[in-house]
Amino acid sequence: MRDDRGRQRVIIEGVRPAVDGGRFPIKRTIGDELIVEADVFADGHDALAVALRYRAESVPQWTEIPMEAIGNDRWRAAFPLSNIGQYRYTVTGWVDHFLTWRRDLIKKRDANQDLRLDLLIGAQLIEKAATQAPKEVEQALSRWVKELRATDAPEADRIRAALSAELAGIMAKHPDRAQASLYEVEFAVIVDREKARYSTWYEMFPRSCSTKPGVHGTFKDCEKRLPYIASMGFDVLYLPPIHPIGKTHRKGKNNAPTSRPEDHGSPWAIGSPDGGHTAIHPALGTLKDFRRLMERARTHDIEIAMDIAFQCSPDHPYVKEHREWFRIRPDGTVQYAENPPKKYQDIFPLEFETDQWRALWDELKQVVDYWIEQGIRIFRVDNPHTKPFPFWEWLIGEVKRTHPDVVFLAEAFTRPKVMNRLAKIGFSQSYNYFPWRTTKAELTQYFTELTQSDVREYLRPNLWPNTPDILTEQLQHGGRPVFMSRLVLAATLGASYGIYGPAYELGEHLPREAGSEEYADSEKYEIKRWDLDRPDSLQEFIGCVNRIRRDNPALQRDGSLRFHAIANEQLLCYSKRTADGSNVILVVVNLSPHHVHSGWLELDLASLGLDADQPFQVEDLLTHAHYLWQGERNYIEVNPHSAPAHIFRIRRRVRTEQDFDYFL
Ligand SMILES: O=P(O)(O)O[C@H]1O[C@H](CO)[C@@H](O[C@H]2O[C@H](CO)[C@@H](O)[C@H](O)[C@H]2O)[C@H](O)[C@H]1O
Repeated sequence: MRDDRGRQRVIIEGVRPAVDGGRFPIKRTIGDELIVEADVFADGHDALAVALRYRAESVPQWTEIPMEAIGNDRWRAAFPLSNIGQYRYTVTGWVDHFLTWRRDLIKKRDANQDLRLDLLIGAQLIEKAATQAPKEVEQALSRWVKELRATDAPEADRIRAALSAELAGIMAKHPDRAQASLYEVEFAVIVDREKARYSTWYEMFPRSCSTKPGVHGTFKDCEKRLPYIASMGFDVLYLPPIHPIGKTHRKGKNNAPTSRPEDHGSPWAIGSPDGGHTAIHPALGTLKDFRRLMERARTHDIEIAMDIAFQCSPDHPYVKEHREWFRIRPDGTVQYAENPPKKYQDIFPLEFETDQWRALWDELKQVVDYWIEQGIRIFRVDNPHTKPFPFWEWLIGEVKRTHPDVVFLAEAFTRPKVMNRLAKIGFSQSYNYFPWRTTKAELTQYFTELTQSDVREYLRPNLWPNTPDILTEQLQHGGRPVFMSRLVLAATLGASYGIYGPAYELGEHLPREAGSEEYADSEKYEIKRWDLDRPDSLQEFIGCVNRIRRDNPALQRDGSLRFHAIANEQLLCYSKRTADGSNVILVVVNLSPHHVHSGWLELDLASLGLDADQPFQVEDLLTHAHYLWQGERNYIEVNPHSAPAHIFRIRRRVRTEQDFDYFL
């Protein structure tokens, strides 16, 4: 043990929040307050002072704020996260001899004990502090030393001086911290912009945006689609890769391993003689057109998210120019990509174990930098789990160092630990198992885990009821009620969610074959023409749900999610509320697409901020119906054929001085 450690009596442990003991940063968004807690104690009974230290990454000086004892040797303090970027925090604590002395002096005075010696001990403590304090403080403290030592003055006056709040205040500001303990880990928090936490995504294939049948859509056609997307309340428009598509091993209709000359291929088969990851598919338009689309989207409060798929069609320029970045088999051919059991014969994976890995990393970062230069700030990353973790940790860290506003969504449908690690190393949002969690037990268990365990500190789920790769069995068979209920679940369980449209709002539900989750005649391999004006479109319903999300801040975070009991396996009930309780939302979803279900809710009133004896009003934000409820038990009925869910806003009764009630 180092000499100076032997006299450090304060123990600090259990600092929270932390991920893996501080190995990874936690995540928050701008404007949040970070509440930090720690167990801090020492041997014996001495009084302690504990401080939270924090600083923005770019600022070398620490700011300190006192932590408050909240019982059982646990301490708490909070600091504001006013800028995006990274902050650091840690905890320090020391034995406060003056505070100990003062506390004991009060006890001894109350027990009528002799205090003469204690007053002299106090004077000594103050004297020592004075020698270490600035000149003006030293003078003030010296006056107190004199007063405490004035043995000829009445004892009551000396005690009053010793216990004066002013003296306590000055001593607290100038403590003796020579033996302070400092927690050895500096924790980090990534502060993102709000979009990283609360976002509403719409995925769309630009090549299907033309209104003319069979004609390849362009960015200009996408522009015309923007008002439609905005009418549904989406704020992120995610486009599958927009780069040139290879011809070698191009896939045909329905994932056929061979194509016909008229087939357009999968957009994820990136690269052709027209260029690679920084080029644009000539049929979509030019870079100028793309930049214009981004600008136009912004006028609708929509941001364009770009797909980053680090893989190459056999025709990608890298394949010729950098053979060393691919795994060459003994016969001289390159191994195509797989995500078993899926086979991607039209793409080559990059070989990260190459001796030239550094050059490969730099090149891939340049791709991201290039699109950032063009104005992109949101990336949906394809299959990140098939590339090494150190690569992503480096890439995201480097990007966010200069562009802390960039958001990365990890598209990794894989094992939980792998998905969690990707979130820990920097991905701002993560796809997850929501599409396959369908029963009440599954949804309750999964979302309790995501929002109430340590996972919440680093993984922000983004919920997708469908994607071009995922047409779940439930969507195939449940009809319109399931499309509506899954949308409500995604939009209210998740602060971030997305749909692949127009397939979703138009209720596209036919699989390629029985037992498959692939769409029949999937848009991944061909151009589609969607009839957006169909009367059965969910456009309006989706717009309404997204408006509810926008108007109710409770739905813009995940941490407050609570499930409420109801004795019916087909009814799921949960709530979310803002920290100050001013906005409380209660959702009841009928999970059955076929039957009306009813039951008695057993509300956890405390989690809703309600008293058992006070009536409260619930307003269904989907239908605007109002009900007056009281207590835990309230009857509910949900008809999947009209609306398979209620999204209630809870309003508490407020009584004015004139005894007039209203609901807030
Ligand atoms: O492997 P995942 O299920 O996570 O899917 C993602 O990555 C796939 C590979 O990029 C991508 O697959 C599509 O593109 C491939 C390359 O062109 C093609 O072979 C596949 O048939 C096609 O589905 C998938 O869309 C993406 O979400």
